[in-house]
Amino acid sequence: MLAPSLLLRALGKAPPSTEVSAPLLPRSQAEMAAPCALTLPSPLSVSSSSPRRSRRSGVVAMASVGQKVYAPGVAVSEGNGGLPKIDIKSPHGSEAEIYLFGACVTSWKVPNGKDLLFVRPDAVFNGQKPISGGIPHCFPQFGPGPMQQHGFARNMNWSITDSEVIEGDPAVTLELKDDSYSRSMWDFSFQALYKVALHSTSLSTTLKITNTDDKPFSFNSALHSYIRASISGVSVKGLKGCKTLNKDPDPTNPLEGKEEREEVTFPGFVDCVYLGAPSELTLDNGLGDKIVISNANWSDAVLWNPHLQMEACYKDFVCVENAKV
Ligand SMILES: O=P(O)(O)OC[C@H]1O[C@@H](O)[C@H](O)[C@@H](O)[C@@H]1O
Repeated sequence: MLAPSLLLRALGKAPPSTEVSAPLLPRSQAEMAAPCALTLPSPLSVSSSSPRRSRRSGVVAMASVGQKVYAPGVAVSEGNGGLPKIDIKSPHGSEAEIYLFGACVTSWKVPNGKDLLFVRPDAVFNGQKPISGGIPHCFPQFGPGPMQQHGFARNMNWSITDSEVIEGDPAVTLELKDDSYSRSMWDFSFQALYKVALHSTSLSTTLKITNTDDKPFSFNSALHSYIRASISGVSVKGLKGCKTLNKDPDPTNPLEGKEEREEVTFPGFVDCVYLGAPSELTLDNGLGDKIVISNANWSDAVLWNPHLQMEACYKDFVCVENAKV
């Protein structure tokens, strides 16, 4: 049994904080669950250089799209490229967007209006290529391998199976099942359930993979989180002592090593897997926020910044990924 989880918490200059957590909880050899939560414990005290967003009053009314009725605070709208997206809004002022294509959380705004996630300017929303930004899934493969890079889950349409209200705040559950497309790459029957819940001060997600096949399978997975940042000011604390697989310079032949630094910075290209990542990392995004990433059950972490390989945007984000590689 595994019990992986992740927690990111962003602290502004004032008392504010934001938390993200993502546990991965395998239930049996054939079933695994992975929760993730973003939490802002004190929305009123979050500081930001951007102007405060006007507060929404009360709970969003019951939304209905086609035959479907969603819980208060949950709505479906047309996003970029005409792709459907779920908008969830907390009556306490935070909000998030999730595209059904890839079950990708592309935006999470804290009550002061600041979006802590980043979508690359070269991201396409055409339902053909994965969305490059937010929190894409890597499943059932992380990185290159026998199937497409980072697996197919980020490249398929998920569906909404549930919406609910938890302690006044909205939550939705998305589902992905095998089809002929996934079977062409990975010949197994599975169900993935991904629950995203927005609380007064948090966004949480839970990923549960169930083997619905009559034969066992193994897989690896990651939440490929793009965090908005100013790269020259970014540092990640907590990885000292971890075994590293450095994919620079040769991603096909990673160099084994050990992280010796208290704070990992990003002066150039970084693409490194950290095995046995600790239960908590602290990310300074260089924009005045400290993001604490607490991890229980995701056993690994990945740091990635493409530097000049993506000259147009590398300064504006860092990927701190929770993974089981
Ligand atoms: O461009 P993609 O497929 O989203 O992948 C981006 C990066 O994702 C990271 O997780 C990998 O460690 C990198 O090797 C990879 O380049």
